[in-house]
Amino acid sequence: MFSFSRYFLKSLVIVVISISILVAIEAGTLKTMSEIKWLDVLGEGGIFLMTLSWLVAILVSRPAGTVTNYLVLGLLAFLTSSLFDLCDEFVRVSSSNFLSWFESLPAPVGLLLLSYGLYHWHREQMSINEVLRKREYGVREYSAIDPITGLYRGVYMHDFIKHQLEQRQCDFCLAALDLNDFGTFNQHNGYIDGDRFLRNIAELILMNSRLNDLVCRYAGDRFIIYLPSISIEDAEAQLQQIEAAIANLSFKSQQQQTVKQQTVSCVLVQCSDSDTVESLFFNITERFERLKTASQRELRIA
Ligand SMILES: Nc1nc2c(ncn2[C@@H]2O[C@H](COP(=O)(O)OP(=O)(O)OP(=O)(O)O)[C@@H](O)[C@H]2O)c(=O)[nH]1
Repeated sequence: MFSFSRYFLKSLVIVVISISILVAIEAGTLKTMSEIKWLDVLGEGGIFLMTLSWLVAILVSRPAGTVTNYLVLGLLAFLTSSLFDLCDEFVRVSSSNFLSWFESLPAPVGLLLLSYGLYHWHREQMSINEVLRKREYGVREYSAIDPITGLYRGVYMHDFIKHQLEQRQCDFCLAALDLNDFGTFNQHNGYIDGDRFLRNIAELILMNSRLNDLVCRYAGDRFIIYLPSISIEDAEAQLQQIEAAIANLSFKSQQQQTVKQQTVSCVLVQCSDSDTVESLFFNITERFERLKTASQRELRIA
């Protein structure tokens, strides 16, 4: 269907109403006051005014397009019938007069157009809902991102793993990295450089991760990598590559001084059928605690 502009539709409404009134007056003779049935005027006038208010509401609130066209044309046709019906109360016309056609015919045609317009309005609303739903999903996803590193937040990783376990998908390892003495790093270099350093670490981890790995900043200076469909040996090899990349990072402070190399503690956990998300993260935390007192390499792997 043609997409009429809203200006065209507004003009059409004014023209149709004006012509209808003129035609109704010209085609008959005015009734005397005693002949007018005011109760009918009230009822038919009410229908006319309500239809007109719907028409105005559509014209004011809806953008131009197919749905608006059908709604406006449908309401306008119905309005024409109700207008002639109303004029009937003030103008005497013979029953054979062509005006009686104008009173009866446009209403059903208008209701048909209106129904078709409402059907398309429903479809349009479904598409809008779909777009909004996707956008809302995007916003929600955005809230799952840590603004400093651009990685997922820990809570997202937590929910993600929980979902995986609910689906009985436990073929994965979790690799966790915790920067050593990052508090001292902050004290020496300041928090701004601390943030930049965290960003560098995040980039290094991402560069050494596979496409389907999921990396998150779990807490202040702790990162966790979800490694799906991987053997513990391959996961260990990947973790060593990340560790080596961090050890070789030549970080420059804002004063362009190279900062002393930063070391990192690493822990690797393989998921088993009996694991829960809580047990996995508890395992990681406990292992880090033990690493603080014993730097045995075998503690890395569980
Ligand atoms: N720059 C910066 N520092 C942060 C941020 N979040 C946490 N930290 C710092 O990270 C440090 C984490 O402290 P700890 O968990 O004790 O870790 P640590 O100082 O590395 O000590 P160990 O883990 O025992 O080696 C604290 O000094 C926090 O202030 C952040 O967003 N930016």
